[in-house]
Amino acid sequence: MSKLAYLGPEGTFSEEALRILAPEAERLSCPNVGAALEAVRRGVADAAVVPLENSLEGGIASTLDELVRGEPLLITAELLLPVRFSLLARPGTEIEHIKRVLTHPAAHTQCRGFIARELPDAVVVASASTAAAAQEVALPGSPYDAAIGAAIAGEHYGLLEIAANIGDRDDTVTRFVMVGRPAPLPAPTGADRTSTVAYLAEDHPGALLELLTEFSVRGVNLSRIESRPTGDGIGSYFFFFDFEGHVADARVGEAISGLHRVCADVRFLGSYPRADGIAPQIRRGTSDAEFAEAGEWLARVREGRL
Ligand SMILES: O=C(O)C(=O)Cc1ccccc1
Repeated sequence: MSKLAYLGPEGTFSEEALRILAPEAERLSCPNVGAALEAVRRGVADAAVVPLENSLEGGIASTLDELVRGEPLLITAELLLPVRFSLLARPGTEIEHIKRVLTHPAAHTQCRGFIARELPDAVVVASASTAAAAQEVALPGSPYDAAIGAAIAGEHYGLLEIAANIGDRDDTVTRFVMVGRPAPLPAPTGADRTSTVAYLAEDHPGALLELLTEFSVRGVNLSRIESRPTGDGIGSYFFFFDFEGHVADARVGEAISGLHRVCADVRFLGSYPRADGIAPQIRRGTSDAEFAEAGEWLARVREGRL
């Protein structure tokens, strides 16, 4: 049985995602995303399930930063999970008396409207996860009055649900990914996604445009582009790209080898089936057959067989 690391403790959205992606797996709770990925790198876990992106705020910075550093890892699967937030407190707590709220930053940013309306005087403090917040609030004598997290975390730690569905939108979705050590890639399904991080060689006008051109001329559609600081000074960034297709597809392979030529460094993060099963539209001239035919034509030209 495989062992999967996740952002714990029990009752996080990451645990819910893991249970859906790998219902049979043994679970290893970790205090943060970095620790979950390190458990995979060190071989303590076979893979980790971590949040990568949500539909309201974009990339989860801590996950992106951990994926770009350390030994390379591979994304092998993704899951789109609708997330619903609850306000959780010890029995007997009145909403008017909630002054200190503990939650994960991604939950805070998705519940700003509720907090402004219903808890205008409350201070919101960041926790390592939503379930860690619920666990802390449940401790007798905790300095926090309430947590924001999944209803199930409230049940698990003996808190009451003071308010349900407190997210600013009720259609918010978080994209979770399964991350393992380098290994043969999942086979192409026809509806795949590929993730990479690029680091530009040197700063010059149009550098990012050059990089985007590698995708555009091969008809590769991007689904996310995000920059994160490298830490080496103002203006120094990593660029994260998610795009349609599998690295086994000619147009995707050509695009990322193009990136490799124009960038100082490219980290391949994986090709894996899309959770929504949507197949890309292949533009004229960018199918595998057309790439193969063009390659054969070039070989004939090089031999003078006109
Ligand atoms: O803290 C959690 O429960 C997590 O799994 C991270 C997270 C937080 C908020 C929305 C989605 C994921």
